[in-house]
Amino acid sequence: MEPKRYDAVLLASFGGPEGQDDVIPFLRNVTRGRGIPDERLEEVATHYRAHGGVSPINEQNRQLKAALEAELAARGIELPVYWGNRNWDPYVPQTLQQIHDDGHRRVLAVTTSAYSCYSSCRQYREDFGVALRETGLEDELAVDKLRQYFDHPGFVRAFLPSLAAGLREMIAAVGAEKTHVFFATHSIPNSDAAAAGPRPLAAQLREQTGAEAGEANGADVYSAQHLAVAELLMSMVEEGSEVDWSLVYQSRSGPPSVPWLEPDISDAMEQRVTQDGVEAAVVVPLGFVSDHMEVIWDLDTEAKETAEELGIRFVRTDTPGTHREFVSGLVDMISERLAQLDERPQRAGMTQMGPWFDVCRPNCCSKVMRDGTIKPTTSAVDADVTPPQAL
Ligand SMILES: CC1=C(CCC(=O)O)c2cc3nc(cc4[nH]c(cc5[nH]c(cc1n2)c(C)c5CCC(=O)O)c(CCC(=O)O)c4C)C(CCC(=O)O)=C3C
Ligand SMILES: [Fe+2]
Repeated sequence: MEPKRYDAVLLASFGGPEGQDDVIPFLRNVTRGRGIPDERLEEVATHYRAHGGVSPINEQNRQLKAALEAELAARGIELPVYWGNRNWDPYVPQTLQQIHDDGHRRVLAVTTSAYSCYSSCRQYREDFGVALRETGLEDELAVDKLRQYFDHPGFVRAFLPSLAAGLREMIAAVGAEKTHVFFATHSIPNSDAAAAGPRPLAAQLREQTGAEAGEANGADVYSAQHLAVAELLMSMVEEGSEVDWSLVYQSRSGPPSVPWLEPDISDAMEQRVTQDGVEAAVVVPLGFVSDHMEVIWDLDTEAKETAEELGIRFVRTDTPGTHREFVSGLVDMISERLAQLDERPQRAGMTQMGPWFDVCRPNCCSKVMRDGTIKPTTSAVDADVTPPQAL
């Protein structure tokens, strides 16, 4: 990747509703063209309704933006930070327009997603590609993306303090043998898991595990990244070696006929309790960057209720949020991208799966839309929106 003198940072996120009237329009934005059944929308709407129609995600992103600005300033890096979402105001296209109007031309995007799959990586690249087409800024604005940072020390370490505290609490209460750590992440369709990341690596994982995506954790890039980070975290906490753990999934949607990654967290909890005599659950929201609706509803409400029904103890540990090490890690990765190639520090990555690619490989997380088209993207070797490098 050529070094660029980036002149703006774009914090790109999912977006969420800010009041009851926003809930349905937001859900329509999220699911446009993707065949999520109406009953599922109604069901998901109740999660937002129960919180006044407000997702906490926007406020969390305002705080992350402020924290990034403060850390950049503290290091003397003069880069303005803008914020744009996929599904709610401020939308990515209007933010890119603003960035351009303000005179900037080279944008480095930081997304609120750590792992590799369509929803968390390529869909952001499409957001940028489509926005550049829509605004007519294709030849004016370069939009690159910070790498997926699942195993960057800043992201990993942000999970540690509350994981250690949760483990200590549960071990004190029921003993290590009866404690289980559930590393929870968003389920995705098996087909998305199969397409995640570079194709050669996906093929290698299928070979190594002798399984197809969805048949076993670790058989696809998405679950393999999560497994690697979960294993690392358990090795980093003192109590880790005494306690059993597993990778589980949440927030499945789409028609039941389409297979998604399993096991679901509630099924997994029930199984551990009935088969292994587990009496305490430490739930780590490993796939998420902040305490948004997927965390406060699917874990703090639903999974907690399951634990109550099963009669076991439950603790949910922290997301990175604006944890100091997380923010500082993001700025480390930004400054790497600003450095000239020969002055670039060693890129940090704590597992065999990383450090991830600064620029996505060919066909990374590929997705053909239902109408047979492929959306324009940026930030990949095969991106079709590639403004001149020599800016
Ligand atoms: C991998 C992944 C992440 C983690 C990485 C990342 O963080 O990016 C994530 C995060 C999030 N998902 C979120 C919300 C939703 N996700 C949905 C639907 C879907 N997610 C998917 C995947 C992911 N999603 C997929 C494959 C679908 C179905 C197809 C589709 O429609 O793309 C739906 C539709 C209704 C439903 O079916 O649940 C909603 C409302 C919010 C906002 C929460 C808030 O408002 O606080 C956040 C941060
Ligand atoms: Fe990707």
